[in-house]
Amino acid sequence: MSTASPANPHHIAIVMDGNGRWATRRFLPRLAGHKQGVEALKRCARDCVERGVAVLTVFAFSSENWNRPAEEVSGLMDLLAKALAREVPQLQKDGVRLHFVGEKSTLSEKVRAGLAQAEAATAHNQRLVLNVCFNYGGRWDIAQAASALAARGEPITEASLHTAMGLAHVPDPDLVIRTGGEMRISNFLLWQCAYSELYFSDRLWPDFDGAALDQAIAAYGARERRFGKTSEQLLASPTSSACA
Ligand SMILES: CC(C)=CCC/C(C)=C/CC/C(C)=C/COP(=O)(O)OP(=O)(O)O
Ligand SMILES: C=C(C)CCOP(=O)(O)OP(=O)(O)O
Ligand SMILES: [Mg+2]
Repeated sequence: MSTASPANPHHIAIVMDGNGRWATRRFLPRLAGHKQGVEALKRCARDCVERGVAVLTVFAFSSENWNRPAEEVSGLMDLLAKALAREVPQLQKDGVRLHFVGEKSTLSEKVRAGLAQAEAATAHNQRLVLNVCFNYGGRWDIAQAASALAARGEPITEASLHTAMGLAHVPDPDLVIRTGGEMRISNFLLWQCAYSELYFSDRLWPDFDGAALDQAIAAYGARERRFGKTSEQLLASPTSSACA
């Protein structure tokens, strides 16, 4: 039973896994699952806004996903470029601010231009920050932050690393959800999930709906976040559970 959890997570992060299986089970190409995944992401962003979640971070393409068949990789790049061109007006209406996290230099000029335009167009929106981790790996993020600090001759500390990392503009995720049934992190937010609550859902990402999100949020609300303290300390001072 929870003694110290806020009812609702401020920041939810999601490994959107299971698109390929969703398609394969329907005898469709894997890319059809990714297309359905975009629809699930749009729905999830609206569900987060309705539930008062301030930050949603999603894993859309990992550093390791380059190892997939070339057709799937180019299909995902194309899907991102098309989704950006199509969805920005609705994101504006919904007050969603887009932020891309990942290595941009190895993406095509077309994709990079799409990311930059979408970020600029939504920069003043305030209802939901949507971080899309694309060409992202947790190890890449830690290494690029350390490398940036070293190049500037700055000391490498926990605080300085935090400010040099991809999610420096938001607090760490309270809840990390992985859909698709696998119980692993797959190089997602290695630094930032130090004290996140983890939740694994058997639902494939295209099937992850508002009810499934509510179940994850309810599970989160029942957790006791101790941040290294004891339950007795939290009972004595329930508001002192925040990570110092
Ligand atoms: C382009 C863009 C904005 C993305 C939104 C669409 C989306 C949800 C992308 C995630 C891509 C991905 C590699 C998912 C993992 O499922 P999987 O392919 O590993 O599925 P499987 O584990 O069932 O094979
Ligand atoms: C959701 C994304 C973008 C990456 C993690 O899923 P993967 O399907 O690539 O992870 P593994 O099963 O290979 O660990
Ligand atoms: Mg997968």
